[in-house]
Amino acid sequence: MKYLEFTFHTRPCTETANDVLCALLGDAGFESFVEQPDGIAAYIQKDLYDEEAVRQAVSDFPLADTTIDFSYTEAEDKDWNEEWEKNFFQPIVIGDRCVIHSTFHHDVPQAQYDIVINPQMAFGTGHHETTSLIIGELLDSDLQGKSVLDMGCGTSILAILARMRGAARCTAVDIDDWCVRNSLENIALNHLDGIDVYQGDASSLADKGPFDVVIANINRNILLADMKHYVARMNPGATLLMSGFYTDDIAAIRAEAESLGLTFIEHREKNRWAAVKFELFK
Ligand SMILES: C[S@@+](CC[C@H](N)C(=O)[O-])C[C@H]1O[C@@H](n2cnc3c(N)ncnc32)[C@H](O)[C@@H]1O
Repeated sequence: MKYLEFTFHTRPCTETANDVLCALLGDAGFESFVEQPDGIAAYIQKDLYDEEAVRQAVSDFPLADTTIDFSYTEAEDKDWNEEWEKNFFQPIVIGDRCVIHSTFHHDVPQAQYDIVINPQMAFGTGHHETTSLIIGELLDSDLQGKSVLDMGCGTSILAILARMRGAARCTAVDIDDWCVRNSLENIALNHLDGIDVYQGDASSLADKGPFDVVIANINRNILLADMKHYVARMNPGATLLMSGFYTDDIAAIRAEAESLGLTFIEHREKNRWAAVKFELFK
């Protein structure tokens, strides 16, 4: 498989600028990102490279004061599975009880919940703070017999863990058809049944649920716009777990949740990323 290796220079080179750029490049088909002192290196399969999509991501960059330039070379042929393993995706243990690794890892630590993810281009290996914060919440929650919605499921890592933790049924939804395909692959890799996967956004939820637990790790603006649709599909007493935003955004997320009748339970944070938990009291 031929890959292109891109170097993006962000000025000023801030963590936020690089995070936003990675998200945009992920949408444009890039698979792996490596932080550099003055930006990021990113990789894309040669066949998937769409020059217009990359130029668009750079010219429409949402942070007004940031400028970006890029260059690329054809990456030398190598065993990319081995390369990902060495450089990008190492097995990760979260909360002492959950290990996430891929099929190409040989040396995997033991843990109570062993999740196999072949991430390809979908988000969700447990390495991002938002995923690991929600995993921590799920490890501390009683999911036995519960119906769970994983909105913005990516790889479906969260639905997979919820099902392993005793959820009776999980529904995983993502707007991106690539994530739907990748979710089905990951669910099969973990030999699980009871997880239904759909492509769609909040407007597709009307005929799904109701749910005892709703998880949504997406981003601030989508959560603020779509939270009412999640709440409409929650059972009395249900829990809503959300992430994908910074601690600075907790107040806005909380105000919207409380206006919809939810009660704030707690928040967790890691490197300025936040996760929040609300309940819909009976
Ligand atoms: C930050 S990733 C989270 C992936 C995974 N749940 C995790 O925690 O690692 C957000 C996911 O939400 C999906 N997404 C973006 N907008 C969405 C929307 N309006 N409705 C549903 N999914 C959406 C993206 O395709 C992406 O897979």
